[in-house]
Order: sequence, then C-alpha cells, then structure tokens
Amino acid sequence: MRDILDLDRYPLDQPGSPEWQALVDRCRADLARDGMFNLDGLLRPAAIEKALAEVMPVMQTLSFTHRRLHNIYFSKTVPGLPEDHPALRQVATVNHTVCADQIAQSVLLWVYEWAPFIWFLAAAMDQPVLYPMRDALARANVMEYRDGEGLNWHFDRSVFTTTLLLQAPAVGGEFIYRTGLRTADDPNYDGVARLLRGQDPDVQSLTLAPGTLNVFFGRDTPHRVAPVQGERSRVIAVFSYFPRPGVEFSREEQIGFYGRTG
Ligand SMILES: O=C(O)CCC(=O)C(=O)O
Ligand SMILES: [Fe+2]
Repeated sequence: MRDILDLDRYPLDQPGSPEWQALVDRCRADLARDGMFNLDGLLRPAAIEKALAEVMPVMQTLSFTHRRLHNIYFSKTVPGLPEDHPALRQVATVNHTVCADQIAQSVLLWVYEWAPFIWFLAAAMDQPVLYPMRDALARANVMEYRDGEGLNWHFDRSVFTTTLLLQAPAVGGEFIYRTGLRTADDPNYDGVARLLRGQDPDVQSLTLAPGTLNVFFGRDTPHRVAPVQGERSRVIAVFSYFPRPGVEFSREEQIGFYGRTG
C-alpha cells in the first residue's frame, strides 16, 4: 500500500499514533468548517497511472452512459411535495460509469477495501464503524466526464461520499457544492428551489487535482460537476461506505444509475 498511497504524508497505516490522530483532528476541523476535507496527493502519481491503465480500457468498452433528466433527489416523487414544486425541477446529466464488478482486481478496489483506510474514514467522520457496501455495482464507481458532459445537482444516497480524482480536465469539471442546505429534520424545499434557480449565494466551487482524496457530506450537501471542456476528460473514483453492513441499492436505483442490475 505504501506504493499506492502517500503514507509518509498521511499515516493511515498507524491508527492511534499521535500523527494519525493529528490528521484525524485536522479532517474533523475541516469538516466542521467547510463540510468537507481534502487530502492532496494521497494517491501517488504512479498509482494514478496504474489505476487509469486498469480502468480506461473498461471505460472505453463497457461503461454505462448515464444520460438522463432527473431531479435533485434522483427520485420521481417526494412524499409531501406537489409534483410541480420547483424543488423537483428537472436537470440533465451525461457521463460514463464503470462499476466495481467491472474492475474487481484493481488498485482502486484494493484501496476501497483496505481496512486502515476505512478505519481512518470512520474516525474522521466520527462514526464508531463503517462498512463497504454489499452492492456489487454501487460500492465503488469510476466516472468519466468528456467534453460537454457533467453531473447535475443531486443529493447522494450515503451520508458522506469519498472521491479520488484520477484525471483533471484542462477546463471545467469543477466540483460545485452548497454546504448545510438541508438537515435530517429540515428538507428546506424552498432553499432547494432557490439553489436550482441559481440564486443561492452560498454555493462554492472546488477544482480538484489528480490524487486528491475529497470527502464531503453528500447526503445533505447538494453538489454537481460543471461541464468539462476540451479533449482531456475528468476521471474520478467514487467510494460509498455506510455505518451498517450489507447496504444495497434497489433494483430501480441500479437501473437508473447503471442501466443494469447486478
Ligand atoms: O465527480 C464528482 O466529483 C462527484 C461525483 C458524485 O457526486 C457522485 O458520484 O455522486
Ligand atoms: Fe454525488
């Protein structure tokens, strides 16, 4: 794992050491302030190359083209919300997805399942324990955004989302997010409608560098990826963990996100 992750800078392999605890504390402080934390350069350059060499042939031949109109909830209806409420406004997404079952033996899946990585995330997220998903498709994805493609406004299924950027585009592809828009108790539909109208002053934008680990509260932080411009695509791994074991998408969700069940 030392060849893959920069464990000199980020001692994930020494849980409980003062250096590990300092890193956890730093991530918690960032989360409290920004709703996210970043570990720049966690994935070493040679490992990025290896991950891309493993994933891109699959991306070019077997990826699912995710192209659809959807609302921010990825769900046709929301109980208690009239169908014409502006929070349900439709937006368009196009990108390409490789699922975990298509890259079972890969650097990325190895990182996804590496226990010290999961322990570190649990500590940073203040969770007693975290589990990888059981879902053969959704547990880990690699998404490619080509010229003109992006991912539109949405909330994630998991409380927090973990990404590792593998390739950055020359222009566009910014990660755009709005921290603290809703809570478990307050869905803030009017705030969602204002965001979708482009009138939320608290929207922030982040340009990630390859190798950066980004962790954010995806379930309650609406986010999108701005359209990529130019030849070089944006390629990113997305990992999902849950505080309980055995989590799976519904068949409907699998079809909606991946065009198949698994
Ligand atoms: O590409 C990204 O940076 C975010 C991906 C994402 O939001 C998702 O897969 O749910
Ligand atoms: Fe997301």
